[in-house]
Amino acid sequence: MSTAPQLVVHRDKELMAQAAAARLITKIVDAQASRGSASVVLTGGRNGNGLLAALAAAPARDAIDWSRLDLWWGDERFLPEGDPERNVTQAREALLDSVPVDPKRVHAMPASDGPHGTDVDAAAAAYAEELAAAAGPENHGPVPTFDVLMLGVGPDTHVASLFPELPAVRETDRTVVGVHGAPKPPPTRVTLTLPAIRAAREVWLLAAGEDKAQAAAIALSGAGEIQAPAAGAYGRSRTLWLLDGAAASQLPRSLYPPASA
Ligand SMILES: O=C1O[C@H](COP(=O)(O)O)[C@@H](O)[C@H](O)[C@H]1O
Repeated sequence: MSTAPQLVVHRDKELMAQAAAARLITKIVDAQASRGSASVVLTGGRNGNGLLAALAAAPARDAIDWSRLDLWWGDERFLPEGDPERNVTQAREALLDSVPVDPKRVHAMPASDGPHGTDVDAAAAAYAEELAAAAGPENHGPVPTFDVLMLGVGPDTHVASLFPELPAVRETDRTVVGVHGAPKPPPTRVTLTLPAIRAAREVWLLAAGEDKAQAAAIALSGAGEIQAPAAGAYGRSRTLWLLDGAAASQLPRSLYPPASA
């Protein structure tokens, strides 16, 4: 069942990143207190990396028990290990190299020079197996119930590497698929599918900047998920859109009424 999107609009992208980082710290600490460990799905892109950098700079990051945190990725650019364009490389630079994560719990998606070579479909299948192995009986499916799954919203409404109208966004069975011919470079990618995304307790969509305004307005105005993948991303208990004022500037008034004078 889909959860209706809730919106939080911050003044600008810096404040949005700081507030989202504070929110994420609280979620992780709460999950660790109630379930022993936490699992978070990271996103690539400018807004996702901005959040990770804000988290790295937040003194409260030390409230997290980094050894009891599983990190997964929503998508990856299928490039060689260490390539600066890989989402995991950027996450390491923004945060992971400066906190004591357990390397065994950092579940990066395969690289194009990894065990599956350049076979992106085999790489996707391997990541699906890794997710399935981490899912317990309480998860009722082939992926863990992630505590928080974050998605940067692209200017074309893509989330993860689910681009409008491409086969990956139509996938209803597999949890991870290879993407061929993505309109944003690089063309070859690995992505979670909508069914995997919807296994998360909370899905957070991040959109900051003027170039995200139209995408946010389309996705939040009843568009279909094939044409606007962000519209199909929701969590089991909560779907949260975290925006800045620029990204919220084209939202219908019914969703984001202008402040009264
Ligand atoms: O390529 C990607 O882009 C999106 C959005 O990136 P942004 O820079 O426009 O914020 C991101 O969500 C995705 O993870 C990434 O691979």
